[in-house]
Amino acid sequence: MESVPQDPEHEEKKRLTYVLSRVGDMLQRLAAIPRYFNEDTSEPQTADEVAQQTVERLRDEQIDALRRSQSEPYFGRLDLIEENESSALTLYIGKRGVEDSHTGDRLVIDWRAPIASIFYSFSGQGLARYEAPDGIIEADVLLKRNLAVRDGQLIRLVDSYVKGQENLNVTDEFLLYRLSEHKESRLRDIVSTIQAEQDRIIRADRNLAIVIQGVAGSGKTTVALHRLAYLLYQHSERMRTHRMVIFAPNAMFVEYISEVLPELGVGGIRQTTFAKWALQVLDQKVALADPMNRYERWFSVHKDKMVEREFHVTRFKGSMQFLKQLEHTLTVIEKNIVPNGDFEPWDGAVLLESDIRRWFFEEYRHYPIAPRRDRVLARVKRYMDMAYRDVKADDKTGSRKKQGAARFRSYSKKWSALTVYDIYQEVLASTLELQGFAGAKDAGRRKAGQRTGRGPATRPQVNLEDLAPLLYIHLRLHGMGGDESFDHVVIDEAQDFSPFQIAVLQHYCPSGSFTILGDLSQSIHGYQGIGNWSEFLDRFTQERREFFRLDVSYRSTMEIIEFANHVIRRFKQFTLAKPVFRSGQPVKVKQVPVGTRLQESVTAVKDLMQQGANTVAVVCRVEGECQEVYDALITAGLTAHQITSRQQSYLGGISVLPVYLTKGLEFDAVLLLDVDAANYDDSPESAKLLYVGCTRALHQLQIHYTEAPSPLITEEREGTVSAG
Ligand SMILES: Nc1ncnc2c1ncn2[C@@H]1O[C@H](COP(=O)(O)OP(=O)(O)OP(=O)(O)O)[C@@H](O)[C@H]1O
Repeated sequence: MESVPQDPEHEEKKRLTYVLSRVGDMLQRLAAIPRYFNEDTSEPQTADEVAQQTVERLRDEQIDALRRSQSEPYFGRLDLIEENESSALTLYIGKRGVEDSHTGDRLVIDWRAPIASIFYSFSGQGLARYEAPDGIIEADVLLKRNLAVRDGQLIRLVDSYVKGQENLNVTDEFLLYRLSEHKESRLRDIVSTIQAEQDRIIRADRNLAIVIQGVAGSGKTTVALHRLAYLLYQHSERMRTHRMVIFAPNAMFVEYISEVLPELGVGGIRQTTFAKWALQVLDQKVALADPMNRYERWFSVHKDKMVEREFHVTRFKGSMQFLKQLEHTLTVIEKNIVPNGDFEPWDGAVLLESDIRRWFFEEYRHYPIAPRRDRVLARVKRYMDMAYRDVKADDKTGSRKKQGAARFRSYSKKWSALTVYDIYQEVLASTLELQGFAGAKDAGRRKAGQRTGRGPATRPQVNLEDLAPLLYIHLRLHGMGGDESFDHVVIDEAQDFSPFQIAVLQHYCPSGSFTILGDLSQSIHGYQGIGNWSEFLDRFTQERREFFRLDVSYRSTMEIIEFANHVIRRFKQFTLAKPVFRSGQPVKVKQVPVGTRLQESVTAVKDLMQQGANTVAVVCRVEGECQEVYDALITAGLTAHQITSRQQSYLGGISVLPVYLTKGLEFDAVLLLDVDAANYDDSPESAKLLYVGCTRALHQLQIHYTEAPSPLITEEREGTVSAG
């Protein structure tokens, strides 16, 4: 057995210098190759130019990867002896593999390579195993070392396993070191500290639909992004970047996660929202209504009478029951679309109804309804044109031709007009009425149908929950374009998706390769989402699905997690997060008199920033309350950004936003305002909102209330709260 070197730091510095000099040489060689193609100014004209351009683009990518490696070539080292081998291997693991182009030496192994999985999965007990293309290989691990390299300098070295020594779970030491760092304003990669339970998800089989229930801060979003990078690396022949998609809850979130994939060396994956994608597929024939008004009412503590009914309708629109209803309607439309009667362009010329039916129901049956109708009608027209040739000589005045054209027009009109939106409207109104929603015909129209202005050219406005049914009708009528399908679909915050949305996406991703992640304790849009993951899992066969749980929260300090858990503890259906042992400041709960409420917010924000927070969220109960808080911060000379459901971009620094828009984001410090009994009652809905708000904080959490604190935060709590 190889002995562990005496002076690890010296050895690692030497190795680092060596690797960096090899990387430097390679960069120099690549940079010295002359360029023939200037992408900015010229378009390739010939095949040679296209080839040249590709070569140069690949070279640029290589240069970019090597430059990134120059700063942080690797983050870990593994020494091991594979079964049936006598000598030990020393592997350095990094974000991207580096091979010495001269000697062919593998200087750095890509973290996604099968053997690198040992770095994440090895528990310190017995032999390690990994799945190589030829089967499972066992290995005896001698050393697992974490290395932090920044700007080409070794700044930290932690051995988390040394064979023969007592190993005191020191992995955590490196993880805690990473977690305690203050974050940039965006999400980032975690390749150096992926945990075993996360690694299993990242490397799960390509063919599966995986559903992940993970507590707040358990790394779901991060893990899903790493899984994409892994799938692309392992299955480059089956997975194409432009056919992979991430559905994020809103535009701001898309921006927030946008840096992780490029950092992992993956570009070109579509990161979008379900609504944006759906509107594109629907060719922008409908527009999305501004959600602000609705959110303001729906998230208000004192909901008006209509809200409960609106929730019912919304939930129904996302249900499989409604999908079945639409399916039935479209089958009926299809069955009855061919008009009764023969087509007779003029007396004596007859195209039999039975022929037309045969074309529609047999010959063209593989086409979706709309193109099939068009094909049949085109063929009817061709029949007429042919028939006319026989009688043309007798039709000096052209009256027969005119008659034929008129009869063809009226025959065409007998075929139902297949407009996605109109069909939806009709079905919706009648179905809602059947479901017992009084006055539903009007409600259906109003909900899914206000037009954006006057005149026929304006687009009808719809809501989010109308999009999946519209897409379904679109699919049945028009089918799917060849380039519209996905190789893999990621759905973040999936607890807010409806079964109907999943069903539609299954059509668009025929391989069934999905990563679906969310947290039922954070289902603040419960009126549109699910109550149980089986609602999604049941949509896939047993062999093609897998369910994972992530119960450890990495984002927040122990104090914050315990506080957040306390908020939801009384609701048995919610899973409590387990913190990693990272201690921070106590959560501060403070009563602030109404008159000084704004001033107190300003003081608290200044305080938090002074203590080192780069990103601070000031969180109100609803959007309408954000403006005055924002104004107060600005007046006090602070630079702040207001985030609303209309304007959604995430800029870091100080953000003022309503609690329901904080989902998915994280901030060094969070200040929750007006956590009064009047704002957060003891309902599960309030608990979920407050829980989401609390779990956004990485290091510090402050709570302000003015009159009486919310019952969700008042009960005994083993000393984690200090009233300020
Ligand atoms: N293995 C890890 N090593 C280091 N940091 C981690 C790890 N796993 C998660 N984190 C960090 O924890 C935080 C939460 O991650 P992420 O946002 O992906 O969680 P989430 O489960 O999607 O959270 P939420 O449901 O609350 O939105 C991030 O800052 C992420 O970098």
